Amino acid sequence: MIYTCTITPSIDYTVYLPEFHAGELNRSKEVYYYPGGKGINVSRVLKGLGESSIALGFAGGFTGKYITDFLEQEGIRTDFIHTPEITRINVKIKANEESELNGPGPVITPEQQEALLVKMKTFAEGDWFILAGSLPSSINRSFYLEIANVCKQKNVHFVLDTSGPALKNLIPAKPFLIKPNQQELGELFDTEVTTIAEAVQLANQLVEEGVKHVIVSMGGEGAILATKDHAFVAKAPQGTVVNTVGSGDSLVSGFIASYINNGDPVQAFRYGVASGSATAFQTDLCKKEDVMKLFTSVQIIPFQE
Ligand SMILES: Nc1ncnc2c1ncn2[C@@H]1O[C@H](COP(=O)(O)OP(=O)(O)OP(=O)(O)O)[C@@H](O)[C@H]1O
Ligand SMILES: O=P(O)(O)OC[C@@]1(O)O[C@H](CO)[C@@H](O)[C@@H]1O
Repeated sequence: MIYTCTITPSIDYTVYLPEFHAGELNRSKEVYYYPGGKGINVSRVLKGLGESSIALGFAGGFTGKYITDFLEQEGIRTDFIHTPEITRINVKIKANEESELNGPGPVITPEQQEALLVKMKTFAEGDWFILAGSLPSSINRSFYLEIANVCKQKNVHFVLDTSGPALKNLIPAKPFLIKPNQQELGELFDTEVTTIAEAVQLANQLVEEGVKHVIVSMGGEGAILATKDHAFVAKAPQGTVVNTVGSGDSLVSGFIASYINNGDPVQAFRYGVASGSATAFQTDLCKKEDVMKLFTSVQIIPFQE
C-alpha cells in the first residue's frame, strides 16, 4: 500500500485573472477550490494514474471536512487525525505571474503525533510512505526522525518531499527518494544552484550520503535524477503553462506509479517528468491520459560534464 502523509494540508483557493494589481480590489471570473498540500496532491495524482493510496495527516474544521469529502468522492481513502484548528486555505493567484499565499500549519499535540505513529504500526514490508509538504517547526524534530525510523524498521520505502531544516535533518535517514526543486537544493547546501551541472554535483553528494534517488526539479527546464549508478537529465516537454502548483508533487507521483510497476528508475523518471509537465499545462492535477500524451516527448540523456 502507498500511504501519503500531509502534516499541513490546505484548500488551494486558485484565482485566475488577466492582471493582478496589489493594493487594489481585483475581481476574478474563474476560481477553484482544490484540496491541497503536497501529500494530498500525490494521492490525487496517483489516483489519476490508476494507483490507490491512503491519505494520512492532520485535518480539522470545515476546511478539513471539505478536503476529506472531496478526496473520498474521488475514491481516495483517507485516515486523517482531527485537529481542533481549521485546516488552512492557501491562495494561488494566476495572473500575469503566479503568486502564492500559504498559511501556517496547525499545532500538532504530542498525543496527535503519537496517534500518527500508532497508524504507522500497521504498515507492512514493501509499503510506501510519502511524507510531503512543510513540516512545522513547532513539532520536535525527533518526531520526524521517529517516523523515518518506523519506515526503516518495517522496510517501508520512505519518500520525502519537504524543504528547509526538516529536509536537512532527515537526509541521514537515507530516504528512498527526495525531490527538492532547484531553490530547495540550494538552501540545503547554503548556495545558489544555477546550472544543471551544479544540481547534479550536489545531488550526487546526497546520494553519497545514502539517499537512493535524488530528483531535482527545475521547472520548465525539466529535472535531473541522480542514483549511485548514474545521473540523467530530462528536458521538460513544451506546452502552454496554466498552473504549476502541484507539478512537483505530480513528478513524485509519476515516478512512484511507474517504479512500483517496473522497478526501473529511468523509466520512472521519464513518467514523472511527463506527469509534472502534464499538471503544469492545466488547471487541476494530471490524469493518466494527459501524461501518456507527453511521455514520448520527454528527452532523457545521461549527464555529461
Ligand atoms: N513551465 C513548465 N513547462 C513544462 N514543464 C514544467 C513547467 N514547470 C514545471 N514543469 C514540470 O513539472 C516538474 C516540477 O516542476 P517544479 O520544479 O516547478 O516543481 P516544484 O517547485 O516542486 O513545484 P510545486 O511545489 O508547485 O509542486 C518539472 O520537472 C517539469 O517536468
Ligand atoms: O506550505 P507547503 O506545505 O510548503 O506547501 C503547500 C502547497 O503550496 O504545496 C502544494 C503544491 O505543491 C499546494 O497544494 C499547497 O498549497
